[in-house]
Amino acid sequence: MPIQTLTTIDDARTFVARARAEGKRVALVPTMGALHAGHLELVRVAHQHADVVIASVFVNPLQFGPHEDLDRYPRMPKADTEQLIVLGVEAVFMPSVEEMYPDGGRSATLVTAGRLGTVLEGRSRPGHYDGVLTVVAKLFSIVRPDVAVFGEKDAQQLFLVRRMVRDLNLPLTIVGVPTVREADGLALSSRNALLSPGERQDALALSRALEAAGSAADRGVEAMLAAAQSVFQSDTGVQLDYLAIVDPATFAFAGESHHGPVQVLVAARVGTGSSNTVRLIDNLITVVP
Ligand SMILES: Nc1ncnc2c1ncn2[C@@H]1O[C@H](COP(=O)(O)OP(=O)(O)OP(=O)(O)O)[C@@H](O)[C@H]1O
Ligand SMILES: CC(C)(CO)[C@@H](O)C(=O)[O-]
Ligand code: BAL
Repeated sequence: MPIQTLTTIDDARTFVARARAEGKRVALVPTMGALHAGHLELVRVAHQHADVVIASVFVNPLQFGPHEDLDRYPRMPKADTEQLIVLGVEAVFMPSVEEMYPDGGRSATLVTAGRLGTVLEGRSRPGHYDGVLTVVAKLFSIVRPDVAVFGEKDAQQLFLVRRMVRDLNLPLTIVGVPTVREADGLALSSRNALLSPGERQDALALSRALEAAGSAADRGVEAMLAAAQSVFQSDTGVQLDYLAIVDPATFAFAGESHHGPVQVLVAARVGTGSSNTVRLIDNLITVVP
């Protein structure tokens, strides 16, 4: 069956209603496009959980702050559709901003992420997670999938989406997919397309910091933070935004004496100047014995 390109909410609802009438399970893979092998892995996993996979491609203005990279964010709908065809995705939902937010690109009603939406990514990007959860809730309401698939690269997002589903009793299952990396460790990210070759090398600081933290796990949380921090001290092309260790079950900061699973989270800006830097995030789950 050829891929269906759905641009209106009505068309998306009609497509899903037909699939359901045929007794099919539906999976949704929400993305902002500029697809890479990380997204393709989400689609592959989605096919393991459902008969019909719908990918959404929508650069959601609500989750970008006023000085963020909304205008610069890579957009390539044609190339995205071609990749989704190769993967056998049944439909792609590519609405316009007006279709999703008819009131001038805004939404008076928001799903708020609460306190966890104001720390780490949320501290650097105020309002970001309210924008993410609001659009994800809208996508869930439009598509009504049985399953939705998200990447572990955006760890705080995955945690907050899971919590929203639990808090609001939404009738679907969230599946997380491990981060897909380049051979040298760099986490795939749509924003990598904005890096110059030199910046691409500098960006390795993030995965190297996580590796350093992982190697220090035997010596505890403080040693992990120090090991990761030292990578940024020797790296001039990268400005560290935050480096933190949380308990992956709660997202609470892990104290000095914490033992068990931990998630190391890092965010940094690559490049020089204030308007052209590229902000990247990455994380690692490991165990402090
Ligand atoms: N390297 C990756 N491995 C696995 N999943 C990923 C990876 N990169 C992104 N994803 C997931 O793809 C989904 C869509 O993300 P998005 O379209 O924002 O891409 P992105 O590469 O994260 O872009 P950005 O540069 O904005 O961070 C999210 O669930 C995200 O976690
Ligand atoms: C989940 C998402 C598609 C919502 O806009 C976005 O935050 C992303 O691409 O991770
Ligand atoms: N991948 C998360 C979407 C964002 O950075 O806005």
